Amino acid sequence: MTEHIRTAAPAGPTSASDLVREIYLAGPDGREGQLTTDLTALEDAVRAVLPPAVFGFVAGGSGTGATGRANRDAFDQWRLLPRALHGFTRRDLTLDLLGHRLPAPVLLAPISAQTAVHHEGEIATVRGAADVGLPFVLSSYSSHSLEEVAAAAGPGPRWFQLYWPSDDELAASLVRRAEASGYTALVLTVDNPSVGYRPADLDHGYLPLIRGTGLANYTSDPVFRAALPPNAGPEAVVRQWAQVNGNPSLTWDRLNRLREWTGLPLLVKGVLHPDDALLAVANGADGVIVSNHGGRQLDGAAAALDCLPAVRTAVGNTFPVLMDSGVRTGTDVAKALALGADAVLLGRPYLYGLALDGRPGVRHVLQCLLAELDLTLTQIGCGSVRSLGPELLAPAGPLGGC
Ligand SMILES: Cc1cc2nc3c(=O)[nH]c(=O)nc-3n(C[C@H](O)[C@H](O)[C@H](O)COP(=O)(O)O)c2cc1C
Ligand SMILES: O=C(O)C(=O)c1ccccc1
Repeated sequence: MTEHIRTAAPAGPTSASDLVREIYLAGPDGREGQLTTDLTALEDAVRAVLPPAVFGFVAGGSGTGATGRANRDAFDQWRLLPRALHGFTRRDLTLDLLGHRLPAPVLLAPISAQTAVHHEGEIATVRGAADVGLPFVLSSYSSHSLEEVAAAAGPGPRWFQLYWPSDDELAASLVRRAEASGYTALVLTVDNPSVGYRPADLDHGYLPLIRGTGLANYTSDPVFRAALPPNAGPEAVVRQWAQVNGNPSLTWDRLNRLREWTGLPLLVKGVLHPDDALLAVANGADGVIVSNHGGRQLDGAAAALDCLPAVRTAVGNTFPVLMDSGVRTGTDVAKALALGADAVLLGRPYLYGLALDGRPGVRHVLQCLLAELDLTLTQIGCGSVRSLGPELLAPAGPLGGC
């Protein structure tokens, strides 16, 4: 299934200053045909190349789109307060997270059905992530099986995201396969008891999974296959998946079942309320991901960035807290870290890089993000991502003591 995939040698700069220098040295001709370095402009570029239904699925949100807009507004409402003449000549972007050292506090968020936007799908994504050394979180709903993605990743770090199916035997099988394939953490998504009300998808009558895209972990699973009728065709597969998909009866106390199935660290994704963060801690989670699913689930839900400080306060300083939803730039990463996140997950921007240019597109997006994060630390006067704090932020508007 993966033999058509190009294995382009990882190319390009290794640091922010390299990236910027290479671009200026290459001059305008060297930029011809290259993706923009403005990561907020990628969505428009993607709109021009994807079929409207696919674009609606990836870029769209739930309901009126209020939560998607709130995610961006929340970042814009904070201003950075730089300090001058700080003397830092080097910046340290590294982070130790759950026993692994990351080159920067950024992961690639789980995104389903990636062959809908590029024929290489998650294979290209995991390779683009590995080029930069950042962990890819593979969705349960991937277009290539978790074993194929692991093989393509090589030593690149990878986590597995679980949508807990209604059949525990299937859930256990997925989790055990992930552990056996070298995924080093498990992310349980809890903000999707059912798929959100998404007008774009409803108007197009389009969901990739219903078309059979994104079910590779199921069609390759022995438990799932055993439950299929003999000689089941694609329609029977989708029907069977629809039966086990979604699990609104899940409760916090069930997290201990996961502990019976795997020794992997467990993060709970999709927490907004500080009391849910506390329940995650109380039920043995190793981390939480503050997220509203990029505004795709509950329309009108609070912006993830707005929820972050209260979650951090609730769980204390040392418990791993990650966030996603609305991160678009290096300065966004700095703001999230200053407000209490240990790391962020990037969602749509890398998917847009994938849609536009496969593995090099993913790599480009990640390099641009890290370049701007690195430059942000220099400009703000901070020697390490670990020392970003609220003293470097101010709400928009006039400041009393500035
Ligand atoms: C097309 C698409 C598919 C997604 N699929 C999943 C998924 O399978 N599992 C999951 O936990 N989150 C999924 N998400 C949510 C992302 O993991 C992440 O929370 C969100 O994209 C972050 O917001 P951002 O896109 O604004 O960066 C998906 C998001 C998009 C855009
Ligand atoms: O699109 C998503 O965000 C996602 O996670 C999902 C969940 C269920 C069905 C299809 C997609």
